[in-house]
Amino acid sequence: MTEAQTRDLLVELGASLFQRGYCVGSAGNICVRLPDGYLMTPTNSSLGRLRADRISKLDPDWTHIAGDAPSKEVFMHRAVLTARPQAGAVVHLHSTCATAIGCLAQPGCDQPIAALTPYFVMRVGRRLPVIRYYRPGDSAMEAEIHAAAQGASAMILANHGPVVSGKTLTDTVYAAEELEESAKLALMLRGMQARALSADQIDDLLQVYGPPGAG
Ligand SMILES: O=C(CO)COP(=O)(O)O
Ligand SMILES: [Zn+2]
Repeated sequence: MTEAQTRDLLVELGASLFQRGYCVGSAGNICVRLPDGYLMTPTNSSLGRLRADRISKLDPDWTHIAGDAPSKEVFMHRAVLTARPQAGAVVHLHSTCATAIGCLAQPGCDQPIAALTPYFVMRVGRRLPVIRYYRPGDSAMEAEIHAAAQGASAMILANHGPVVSGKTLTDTVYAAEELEESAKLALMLRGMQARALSADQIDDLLQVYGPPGAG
């Protein structure tokens, strides 16, 4: 995919996420790694009203070279993409249900919701680490995010929201949506005798479809 196509896709998918309520205001951010290692990241703006020509561009050393100033959380994108060489994108949202799970679960746990559906396993995987609370933009979280990303394609920042990676931008958006819907399902079923997938069923899914983010 060319840089121009990536810019257009960022605008299209940002608008789609915003129009369906996965993000509000200027919350959330996205980062895409181009095949040449350069990065595109719309930031400090509503994902619903992105301008392709203003999207921040950074070189492979994460130096800003064009477009608007990058996110105050570009270190978060860097932490994930350096931990996951096969990943091509990071999507961070404040999607309500995933954030609610991040307000309920203990920081440090890595299975805050059960694997209730196949697509949760296929898009999110076995582990969903909950990272302790940091102030948005606090680069002190970088090391913890990097460590968590080495074993998981997605995580939830406590009291803040999910950070999701994937092989392509589209895969990553799909995974972020699946995480939000899985969190909604988990909240709906709290206190009920919901049946989670078995370890064998989870193993089967990962064997047949591969781990999330492997593309
Ligand atoms: O969600 C956000 C911070 O956590 C959005 O911040 P930016 O607009 O600076 O990327
Ligand atoms: Zn945020």
